[in-house]
Amino acid sequence: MPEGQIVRAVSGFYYVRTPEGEQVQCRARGVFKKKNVTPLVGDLVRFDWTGDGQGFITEVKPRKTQLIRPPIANVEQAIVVSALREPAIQLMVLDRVLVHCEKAGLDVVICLTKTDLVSDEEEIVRVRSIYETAGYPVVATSVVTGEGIDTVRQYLKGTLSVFAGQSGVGKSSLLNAIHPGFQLATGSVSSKIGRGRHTTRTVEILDLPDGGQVADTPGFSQLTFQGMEATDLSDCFPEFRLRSPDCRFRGCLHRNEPDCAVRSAVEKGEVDAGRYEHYLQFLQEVEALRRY
Ligand SMILES: Nc1nc2c(ncn2[C@@H]2O[C@H](COP(=O)(O)OP(=O)(O)OP(=O)(O)O)[C@@H](O)[C@H]2O)c(=O)[nH]1
Ligand SMILES: [Zn+2]
Repeated sequence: MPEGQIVRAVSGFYYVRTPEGEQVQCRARGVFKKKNVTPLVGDLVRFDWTGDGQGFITEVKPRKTQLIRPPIANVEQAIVVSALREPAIQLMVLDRVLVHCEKAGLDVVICLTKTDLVSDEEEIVRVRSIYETAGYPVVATSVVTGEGIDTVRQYLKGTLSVFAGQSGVGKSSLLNAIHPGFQLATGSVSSKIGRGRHTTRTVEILDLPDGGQVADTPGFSQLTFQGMEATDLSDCFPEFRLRSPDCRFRGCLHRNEPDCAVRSAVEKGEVDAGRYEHYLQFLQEVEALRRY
């Protein structure tokens, strides 16, 4: 039975690409509804041909990862995009996106965009150092000067990546710079905020000339901590995860507990105080959600 990857989904149709590069317009059999499985973009599937470039999906292979919003399966890496200017960088928002990527089990690369708008080089160094110290690769980019574009291209090779980040930070512009063939629509921040929605809407998997794939998505819209446990949250900070085995208590939340390795690292300046502050705020949100 033929196999392929769902590269696009539009109103009940799944576009399945075969290893030979053929695209088949498929529907899903009713059996999926009964099993409570909805095929997702990114799924590897088996299908039956019904002729004329059409078919039926009969089986969805087990997923490596699954994101809810955007709905996509088997993403391995998130390129977390944050603009340095327009909109001004907001580290709390960046940390929130990072938590969601960690929770989903994705590898992360942080991309700081619009360096051409920053005159203070020190600022870029400072932000870069916060996140490199936390354990993330960081790339500073500009589609105006071309800085960092090739580095991002290297990270995309051989894997399925998703671009995450707020509206207007330059995700589509970056993708166009990486591969001009994409010709994705971009827009000004003000006009998009005015309309109150994103330019990019459907989820679609795009092939890169160098062998990787990227998912062009409407972005990570829902960033609450619904369904998360307090201990999950601390595991979503890699620099905490690394140190928590040295805390006196199992399941230490790194708040008031004695002999906490994370707090002691914050005091020594080995863990960024800002990240720790954001963690405490997220922890309050997690606990408030669990009270209801
Ligand atoms: N100066 C400068 N402007 C940029 C850069 N990258 C993107 N922009 C501008 O920022 C605005 C938003 O860029 P987009 O690529 O549409 O942002 P996006 O993240 O895809 O936005 P959504 O589709 O809403 O999620 C556009 O006006 C771009 O021209 C950059 O490196 N330098
Ligand atoms: Zn601790």
